[in-house]
Amino acid sequence: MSRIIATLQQATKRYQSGDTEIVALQPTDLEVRAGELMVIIGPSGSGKTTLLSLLGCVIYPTEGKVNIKGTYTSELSEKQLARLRLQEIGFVFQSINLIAPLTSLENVMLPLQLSKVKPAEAKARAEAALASVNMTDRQKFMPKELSGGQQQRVAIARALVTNPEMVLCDEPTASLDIKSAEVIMEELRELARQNKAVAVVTHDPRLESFADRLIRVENGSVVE
Ligand SMILES: Nc1ncnc2c1ncn2[C@@H]1O[C@H](COP(=O)(O)OP(=O)(O)OP(=O)(O)O)[C@@H](O)[C@H]1O
Repeated sequence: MSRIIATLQQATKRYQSGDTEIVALQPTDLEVRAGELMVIIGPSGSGKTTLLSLLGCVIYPTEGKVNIKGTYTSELSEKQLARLRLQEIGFVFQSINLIAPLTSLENVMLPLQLSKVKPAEAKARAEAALASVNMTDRQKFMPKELSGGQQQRVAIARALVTNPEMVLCDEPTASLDIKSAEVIMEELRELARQNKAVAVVTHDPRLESFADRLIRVENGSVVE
């Protein structure tokens, strides 16, 4: 069996909105393993992003635990958590878009600069990450000069450049035609083949066929 990268143990997420309590995620047990492309599907509002955000330590569970590589996140300080997110987890989230006034290369270099990697090394690693998603010829382009699919490939390169163990993607193929979506999914599958844990949230049932493991979320409950 491959290595476990992340575990949810009875992880629950509830929100209070005025008098109403919303259970975004019912108590959930889940293991995310290296070498696996996990596709998470389900209707709008079912709790997919909540599940992914818990795995990415972007939000905290109301109850239950999140464990990343053997460490319970509840035992880490804010600073240690920030480092964990930066170094162990790559994010391709719709809400975390490319930075408009920076070129593709500069966008991909950013996580390394935040990690205090020396500029020459950061540049070399960012170039290699862009090459791995076939974007070498667009290094100097600004985000607005790229197609939607190309922007997502730069976002994937940025998620990969720190060599994280886990890559989390929220609707990485939204707004792409099926051909471009398939290219992105092939790239994510290739990442899993390189022994990374990859989790992808999508509405799109056409992408189910790429999954090594398919998770359905309905009404805040995970149905495997
Ligand atoms: N910050 C918040 N405050 C209150 N409720 C929230 C918050 N975030 C999410 N929710 C609620 O939790 C539920 C699950 O939301 P979530 O974003 O996880 O769904 P989703 O399956 O990703 O939906 P979509 O496919 O539309 O993005 C929804 O009912 C949503 O309204």
